[in-house]
Amino acid sequence: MTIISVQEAQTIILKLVESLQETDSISLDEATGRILAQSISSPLNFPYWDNSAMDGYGIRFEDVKQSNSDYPITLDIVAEIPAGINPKQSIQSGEACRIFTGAMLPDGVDTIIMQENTRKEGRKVTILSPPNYLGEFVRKQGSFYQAGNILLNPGSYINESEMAILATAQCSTVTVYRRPRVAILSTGNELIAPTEKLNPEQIIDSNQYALKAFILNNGGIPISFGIVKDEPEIIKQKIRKAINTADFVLSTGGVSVGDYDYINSILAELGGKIMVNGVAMKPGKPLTVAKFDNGCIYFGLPGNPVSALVSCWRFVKLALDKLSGIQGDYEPKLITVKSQDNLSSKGQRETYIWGQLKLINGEYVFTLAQGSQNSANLINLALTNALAILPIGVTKIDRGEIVKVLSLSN
Ligand SMILES: Nc1nc2c(c(=O)[nH]1)N[C@H]1C(S)=C(S)[C@@H](COP(=O)(O)OP(=O)(O)OC[C@H]3O[C@@H](n4cnc5c(N)ncnc54)[C@H](O)[C@@H]3O)O[C@H]1N2
Ligand code: MOO
Ligand SMILES: [Mg+2]
Repeated sequence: MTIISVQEAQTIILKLVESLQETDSISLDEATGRILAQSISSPLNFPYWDNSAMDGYGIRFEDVKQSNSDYPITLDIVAEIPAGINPKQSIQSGEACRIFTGAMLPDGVDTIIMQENTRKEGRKVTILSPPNYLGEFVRKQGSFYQAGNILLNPGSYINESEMAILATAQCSTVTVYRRPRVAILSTGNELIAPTEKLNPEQIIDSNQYALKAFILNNGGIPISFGIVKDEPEIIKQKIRKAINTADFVLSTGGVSVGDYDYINSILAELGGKIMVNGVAMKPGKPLTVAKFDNGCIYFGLPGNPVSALVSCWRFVKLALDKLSGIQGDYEPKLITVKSQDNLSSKGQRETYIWGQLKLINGEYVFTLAQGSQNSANLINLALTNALAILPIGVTKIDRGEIVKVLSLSN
C-alpha cells in the first residue's frame, strides 16, 4: 500500500472520470431525477401575456389615481373576464372590467385594483383607495422571462422546480444523460445472502444492499454481481465481466493485506492501472482505485461495512456526479457547525465520525452516533446523515466547539 492523503485521492479519482456523453430521449413524465443533456429555451415569453395578479377590477391608472375614501371615483363595469377567456372588448376611460387572478388583461387596462379596495353596486364599482403605481397587480408579458433566452443549462439536475420549467416550456420529450451503470460485488468466503440459512462462521452480506441503495440514491443503475468467494479464478472471471458491463465497478472486501485479499493483484493481472492503493483516512484506509483501458473505473472498497460506505460517501459520490454529467465543482459538501458531543481520534489518519446533522433552536449541530465508532459496527449507522471530520493531528473536539462536517444529504 502507498498511503496518500484524502485530498490527493480525491484529485486522482476525479481526474480519472470522464462525464458520460450518451443521452436518452425520455418523456417529461420520466424526467425527475435525471440530468439534462440539452439547453432549454422557449419561443414563448413568460408570462405569455399580461394578466391579473389579483381578483378585482381592471382599470386605467389615469382614471383612478386621485381616488380616495373622501372623493371616491366610480367606474362602469362593462365586462367580466375569468381566467381562460380571451377578452375582445377594449376598456375605455371611465370603465372597468371585473377580472380574476390569472385572467388575460383586455386592451385599455393597465392596472388592477384588488376587490378589497372597492365597493360594487350593480354595474358600477367605486375605488376606495388608489393604486400605488401604474401597472400595480399586472403580471406583464415577458416580465419573468423573454422568449429565446436560456431557461436551463445542460448538466442541471431535474427536480421539482426544473420539472415546472420544462412543462411550461412545453418540453414533452427531454434529452438527458444516460444513467451510469454500476456493478456491485461482495467478496468473502464468510458471506451469505440475507435469505440464506446462517451458519456460525458466516455473516450476512450487508454491503451489497448498502451500495445498491447508494447507487440508486445517486442516479445510477446498480447491477448486482452477487457474492464472490475468495477464490482468485472466480473473482477474476467476475471482475472481467463486471468491467465489461459497467461504467464503475464497486467491490467490497479483499483489498487489505491479508492472505485472502486478492483484489489488487487480480486488477493488475486484468490490465487495470492501479491509481489509488491506500488513503490516510479512518475508516477507509484500504481503498483501491483502478482504471481500465475501456474507461471503466474500479473501486475496491474495504470490506468493513462502515469503511465501504464512508469511501462511497467521500469519493464515489463525487466520481458518480461527474460521470453522470451533473454540472458542479465535484467538491464534498463540507459545512462548519458546532458539535453537540465530544469527538475523538487517534490523530494519525483523517478521521470520519458518523452521526447526524440536527437542527436545534434554528442552528445545525453535529450529534455523534451513540455506541461504538468501529468500522465493523453497521448498527449505529442508522439515520446517519453527516460525518464529522477530524484532520490528521487533531485528537479531540470538545462539545460546543466547531467541527467540519461532510453533509450526506442530496
Ligand atoms: N494487518 C492489517 N490488517 C488490516 C489492515 C491493515 O492495514 N493491516 N487494515 C484494516 C482495515 S482499516 C480494514 S477497513 C480492513 C479491510 O479489509 P478488506 O477490504 O480486505 O476486507 P475483508 O478482509 O474482506 O473484510 C473485512 C471485514 O468486513 C466484513 N465484510 C466483508 N464483506 C462484507 C459484506 N459484503 N457485508 C458485510 N461485512 C463484510 C468481513 O467479514 C470482515 O470482518 O482490513 C483491516 N485489516
Ligand atoms: O480503514 Mo478501516 O476502514 O479503519 O476499518
Ligand atoms: Mg481483508
